[in-house]
Amino acid sequence: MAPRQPLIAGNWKMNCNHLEAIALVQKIAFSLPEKYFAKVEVAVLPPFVDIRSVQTLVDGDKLLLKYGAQDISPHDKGAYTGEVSGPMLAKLGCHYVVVGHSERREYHGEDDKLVNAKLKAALKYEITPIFCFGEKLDVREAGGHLELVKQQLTDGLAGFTAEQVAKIVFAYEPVWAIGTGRTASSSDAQEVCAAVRALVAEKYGEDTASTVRVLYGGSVKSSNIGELIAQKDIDGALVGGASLEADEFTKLCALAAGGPLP
Ligand SMILES: O=C[C@H](O)COP(=O)(O)O
Repeated sequence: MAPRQPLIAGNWKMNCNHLEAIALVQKIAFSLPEKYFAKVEVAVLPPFVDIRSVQTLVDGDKLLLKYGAQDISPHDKGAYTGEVSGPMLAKLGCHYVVVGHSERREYHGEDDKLVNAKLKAALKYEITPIFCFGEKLDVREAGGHLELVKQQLTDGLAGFTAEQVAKIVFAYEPVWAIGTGRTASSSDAQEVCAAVRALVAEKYGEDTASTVRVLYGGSVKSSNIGELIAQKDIDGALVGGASLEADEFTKLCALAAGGPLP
């Protein structure tokens, strides 16, 4: 079984217009030497309106950086005002799409059923979903985090085959650690990421479980990536705030690749 290549994905959220996106991608791509891209996969996930500009830059300069979107419609086309479909994202060369981010769940009422439909839409168009899940603070404090994560996974993956699950990137993001500066300890993050892999093994087999990448997200920075990625079941990070500063993000990627810093 080939070792799992770490993935560092920068979720820009609602930041950067298309001109700022070009500048940020250029800074990241040119400050991270090529050799690092062999050790760590690096992706950026800009707002929809930036994707065409990022695609042009990546294709034109043959950058090794991948890119994707932050959301996908469960529908292929039609009267769904404001939505962006899988075929549209595939046409833009999106490699990844975030599905089920806690901000979508919280501010847009997305539930596990919709998350399930969005995961299916992504796979249908060969876009790798980064499937996010995680507990809020009250659940963590009551000790119910593992149970909740298992439920989110079970419902999100309803009806999937092992072959489909093998194509998904999992991202454990405890809501209380997102944008708060309060990172889960590496052992807490490892506990949940190991439980994710165990659940995948139980339902979809050991081969699938040893193939899938499980990321951690929530206040990841260059100062804590080393400890997180050293954990057995953590295969990278979904990075919010720290992905908006080229120097910090580059440093974080280099550390995930095992260094040294460029
Ligand atoms: O998608 C990324 C996560 O929500 C983490 O965001 P953060 O690194 O700003 O805490």
